[in-house]
Amino acid sequence: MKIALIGYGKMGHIIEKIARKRGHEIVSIIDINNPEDFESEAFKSADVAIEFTVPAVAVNNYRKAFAAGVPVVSGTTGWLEHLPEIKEACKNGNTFFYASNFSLGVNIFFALNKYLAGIMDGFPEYDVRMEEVHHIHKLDAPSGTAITLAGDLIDNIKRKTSWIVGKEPEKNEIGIKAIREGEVPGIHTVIYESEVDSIRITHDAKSREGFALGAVIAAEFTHGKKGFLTMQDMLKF
Ligand SMILES: NC(=O)C1=CN([C@@H]2O[C@H](COP(=O)(O)OP(=O)(O)OC[C@H]3O[C@@H](n4cnc5c(N)ncnc54)[C@H](OP(=O)(O)O)[C@@H]3O)[C@@H](O)[C@H]2O)C=CC1
Ligand SMILES: O=C(O)C1=N[C@H](C(=O)O)C[C@H](O)C1
Repeated sequence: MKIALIGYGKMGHIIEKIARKRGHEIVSIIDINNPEDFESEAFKSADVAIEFTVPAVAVNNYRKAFAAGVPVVSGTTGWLEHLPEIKEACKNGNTFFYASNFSLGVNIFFALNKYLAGIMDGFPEYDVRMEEVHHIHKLDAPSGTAITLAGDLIDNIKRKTSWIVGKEPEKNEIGIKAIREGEVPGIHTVIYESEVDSIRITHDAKSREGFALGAVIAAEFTHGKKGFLTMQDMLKF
């Protein structure tokens, strides 16, 4: 498969290595220094573009890739207020795959979180809160993964209707603590606490390899498909 990379930072470099190992050809690499490359024949020849940049530029990158007729797989977080526009574009012939986290382990963790939340809905003596820890370079807080986890808690626990980051939560809110330290690839914890005990579930990424492998597998899945795609379309659980 012919792959274009949009964003050649920490994730872009690992994705390049994994994609080549899986036999794919990297036909174009777009980074902050060559933004015009979207119009090049090399970029237009890509079967799929994999986008990992920064929140402020991601949506514009999607628009430019769509204009070039190239499907996009993106893991950039912090742009979700524009999701309705991107979903609309996918009804008009474009293809877009988004995941706040591409790793298999985190997607298993998402399933576990939903299951546990369904049980805890019946036990109001437990309050629920979350913590996420990431490296000091991360621009957005809370993480995209934390937002997905919080959304699934809200969908399954009736006494919780919204989340809040970095502030004392009201009774109906899920408090999220976002910690930035060192070079941590990503740790997410959901904590239930009663007067007598606590229950914690944690996903701890050992490196970025799992995110990058998941993104390349998502690109393979996206090839030849149309519309708006997510991990739920790809994983059969
Ligand atoms: N969904 C998932 O599974 C995962 C998502 N992420 C998310 O992916 C994003 C990228 O992460 P990461 O690779 O670690 O971040 P990096 O900061 O290492 O990489 C981002 C890259 O994008 C480049 N860039 C900035 N502006 C543009 C532009 N206009 N066009 C093209 N490239 C641009 C940056 O260049 P420069 O450095 O010169 O500014 C940099 O090389 C983040 O939003 C992060 O939260 C990360 C890991 C997993
Ligand atoms: O910025 C990161 O590094 C990560 N971002 C994603 C997020 O915001 O959830 C995924 C992963 O946690 C790493």
